[in-house]
Amino acid sequence: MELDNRIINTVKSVLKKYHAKKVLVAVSGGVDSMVLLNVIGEIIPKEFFGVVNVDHDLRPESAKEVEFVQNFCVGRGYQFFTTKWLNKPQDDIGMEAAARSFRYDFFKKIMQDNDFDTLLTAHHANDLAENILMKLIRSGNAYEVVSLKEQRPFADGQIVRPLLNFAKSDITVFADIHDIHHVQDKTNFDNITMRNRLRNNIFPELQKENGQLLTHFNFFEQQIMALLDLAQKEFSRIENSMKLVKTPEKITGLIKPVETLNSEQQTLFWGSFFTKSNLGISISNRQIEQIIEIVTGDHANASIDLADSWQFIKSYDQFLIQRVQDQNLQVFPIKVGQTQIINHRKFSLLEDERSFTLTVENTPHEITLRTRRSGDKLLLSNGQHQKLSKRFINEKIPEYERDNYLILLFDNQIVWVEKIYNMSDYLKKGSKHYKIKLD
Ligand SMILES: Nc1ncnc2c1ncn2[C@@H]1O[C@H](COP(=O)(O)OP(=O)(O)OP(=O)(O)O)[C@@H](O)[C@H]1O
Repeated sequence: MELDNRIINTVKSVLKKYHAKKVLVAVSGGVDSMVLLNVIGEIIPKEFFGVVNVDHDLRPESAKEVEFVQNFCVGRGYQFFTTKWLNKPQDDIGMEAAARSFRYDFFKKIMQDNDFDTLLTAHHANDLAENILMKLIRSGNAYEVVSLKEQRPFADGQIVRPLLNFAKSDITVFADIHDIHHVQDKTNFDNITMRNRLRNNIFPELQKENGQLLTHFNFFEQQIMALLDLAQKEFSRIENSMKLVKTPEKITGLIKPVETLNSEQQTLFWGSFFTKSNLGISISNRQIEQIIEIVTGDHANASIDLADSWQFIKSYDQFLIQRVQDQNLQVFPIKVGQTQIINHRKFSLLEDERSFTLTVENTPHEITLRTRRSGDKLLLSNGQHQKLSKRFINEKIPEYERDNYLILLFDNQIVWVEKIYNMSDYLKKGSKHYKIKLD
């Protein structure tokens, strides 16, 4: 009885907390969503809610499951919306994500066409814990880890998940007590997906270590969310100082404001920066990881010893900057009064009285992320340039894929092209500012 009241009262208070007025319950027919539907049926008059279901048509039983949910709703006079997924992708890769995308598009359409302000899903504490562990395994990106929130904006309204604090076992006990009928998704027992492997093999073991595990995952998520919220305040301030320019193919901004953060904080900052959907450019997790590695790794705090690796010499009437790397001598001419960027270090030579000052700046000024443009050139370790289009050909990247390759630039110098080019392979790390006086 105690559990009964807890579940019913929680659903009531969550709906109240988020001012849900006309709700659409997403019901697959499984035990979780059938419990949620039963609770909603108890606490909300039927004019104020509807039921939505998607037949993904991926399993032979799916039509029967829709029928089950439909009969339940019709029997009680609930509004019921359903659709069948017809245009499925040809191969299995990404099927789950495509199914989810279709499902949520349909939910959105039904909400908008029928003025529902709140979509309810029956996600519970085990889903949340599985999600956290999955994201941790897949990307470790803190911004991804917190994807299952009790509430978030959706369509013109919101998604609310009233059962997020209850364990799956609580929900099944509730279903047993109230004799709530539901369908059994047999694929839940297949260990083909990582989610099922975690659910069936890993979590039962983890729970033996500590019975409070699910509460701890929930607590962890709330803390991360609060910390990210706090960080975001600082990050917004930094982004403002970056003077960002965004277009559909390009983002550019100053790097200096980010350097007020220490290196771990910078990693967090760039994670937040590139995870945002309003950047214009779409970036995957894998790409984010690589970009962060470049941005934070390349000009880490290690110092360069200019005298050791770079030399400034006067040869006849020419000034040269040269360095020896991998037993290769690289030589770059430089003119007085000129600034030259070599391997993303900025060299400028000034004459004052009878002496020269060579300034070497290692910290890039401006960062740009964009897609490719004709004429893009890559700097090679021998100081020569190679056309990006040539590199694409050498690497056998098909023509149609090339436009989607992300390119990172420091001060308009390409430093990274995903998968095929990384200038830091040619660089010694450094970020200090050196002034060399030459007589
Ligand atoms: N085919 C469906 N029709 C209607 N609602 C569904 C369907 N599948 C899932 N849902 C809703 O989503 C909730 C979570 O389901 P499930 O855990 O299977 O989805 P997921 O893919 O893991 O998560 P998400 O939907 O957030 O991506 C269910 O409890 C139910 O409320």
